[in-house]
Amino acid sequence: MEVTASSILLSLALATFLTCAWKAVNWVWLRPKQLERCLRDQGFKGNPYRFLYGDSKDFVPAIIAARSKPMEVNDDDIVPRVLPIHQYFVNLHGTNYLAWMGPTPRVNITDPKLIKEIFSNTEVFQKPVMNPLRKFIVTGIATYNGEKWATHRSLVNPAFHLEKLKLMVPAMYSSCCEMIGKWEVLVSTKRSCELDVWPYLSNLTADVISRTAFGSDYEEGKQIFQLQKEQADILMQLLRSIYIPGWRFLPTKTNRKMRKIYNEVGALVQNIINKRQRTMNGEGDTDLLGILLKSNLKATDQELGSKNKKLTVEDIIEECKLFYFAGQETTSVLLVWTMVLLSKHQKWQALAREEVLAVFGDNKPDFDGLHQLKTVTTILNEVMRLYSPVALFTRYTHKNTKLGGLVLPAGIELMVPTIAIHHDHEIWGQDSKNFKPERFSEGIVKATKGQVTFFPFGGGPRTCIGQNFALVEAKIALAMILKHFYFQLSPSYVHAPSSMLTVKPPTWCSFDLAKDILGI
Ligand code: HEM
Repeated sequence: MEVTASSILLSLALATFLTCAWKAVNWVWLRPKQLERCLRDQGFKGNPYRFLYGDSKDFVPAIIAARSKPMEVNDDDIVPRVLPIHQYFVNLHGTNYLAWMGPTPRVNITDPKLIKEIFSNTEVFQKPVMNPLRKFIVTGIATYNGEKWATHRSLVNPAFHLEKLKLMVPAMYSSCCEMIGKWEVLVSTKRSCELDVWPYLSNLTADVISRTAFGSDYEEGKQIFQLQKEQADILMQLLRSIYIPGWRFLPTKTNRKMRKIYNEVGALVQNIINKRQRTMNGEGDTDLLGILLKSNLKATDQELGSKNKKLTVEDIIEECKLFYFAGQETTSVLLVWTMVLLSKHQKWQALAREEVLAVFGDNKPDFDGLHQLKTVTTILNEVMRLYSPVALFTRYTHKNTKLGGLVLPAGIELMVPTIAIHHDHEIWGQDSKNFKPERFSEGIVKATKGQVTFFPFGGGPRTCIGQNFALVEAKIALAMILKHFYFQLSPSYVHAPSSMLTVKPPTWCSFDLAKDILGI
């Protein structure tokens, strides 16, 4: 039989078509059904897998139903509102549930021993693959896995050491002074005023990252931040309006817009870096960018030792952009919820103020004094328990593995509902939903009996790199607010927490601020 070139081409085309068709069928049907059988056999309960969309069509009604229920101001039982999809599945199937994120199965993990294992084994339990639009906003260590993550993390870690943080305190203080100054002006005429504090706190934490990440170039840093916010809004709108199974089919117009902003951000950071490289004299840089540039670009091979690994300029750009993304909103929501809870619990507000005045008097807050703020620390821990800024985290099994007694195939998403565990009455007692900072009076280990039941900053090797940074910043800001003002929720405040990346306050988050207690 004669074999012609066209018959070879035809066979190749047919083979390619059949391979692609097989992969598609496997992705949207065969593999999910196989994973479903495996998970059901191990006790996970959930809806049967539905073609391509899985459970995703149930999400929007579940979110609308949860958020349409009004909340009492004093109600801190916020899990159904901030994790509406989680709550929906718990109500249907119990905590051992299995949900379908398109063709990917997601299982809920709440056992502290399993959570500990997930935290510690970063090689097997990896960060899930990002929505492709997200890579235009942020990459860096929060998104990498494996060897790349380990190398970058070890190179970025030193920038957050305590002795470096100590040098950032004046920048944090300056940003706080600016905000307090604006509040002073607003309060000065009547000695009290009604104020939506959220935009101010949001601006404060953006300002702190701009100053501490970019030092003298912080105005350019702020522009970067604005552009990143634009990108995050586009992404959020897209996620709200449509669900894209497997995120493979993206509107190209959105893609182009994201890429354009991405390039603008890159050019701005590159500009700052060029300026710095011209002026870098090896001394005196106290900002994150300066520290990273000096320790990576200027380090000699001898200084780097046997590992001989450096971050490139591109890497440094990505890490600086990440600091904004990971560190701004998380810290501002911590501050706003602290103000909400201290308004509802005036006794704790008074105790915290008393402590701040005893430690600092008329002086500026300083690094060593912050360590003496025991009551403030217990308050912040209790706020992060009840209003954990990051409500959940997810991981992905990138190969077949064991987790406790479970045998998990590759391709499963694990979800740990941080805030639900922080509210669990079996762990925290019948008063688990009450604000009781005294739970933490003898430290976190005592409060949790050494179990992994309180993890607002995550845990294990991937624990939040900015944890100390955030706590130093939050303590300075809170100390200054308490020193200058008395506050309570204004009558127009409507309690409506919601969650979109972080646990957010209502859009109108108004407080009555006063210069003295009689003014309230
Ligand atoms: C109250 C404030 C903050 C909270 C509650 C918080 C929470 C978290 C959590 C829960 C994680 C782990 C996520 C996971 O395991 O999937 C994380 C990671 C991270 N955070 Fe924070 N964060 C805060 C502030 C900051 C700040 C101020 C920065 C930087 C300036 C920062 C930078 C990062 C980075 C880079 C990671 C990724 C670490 C890695 O994967 O190796 N965070 N944060």
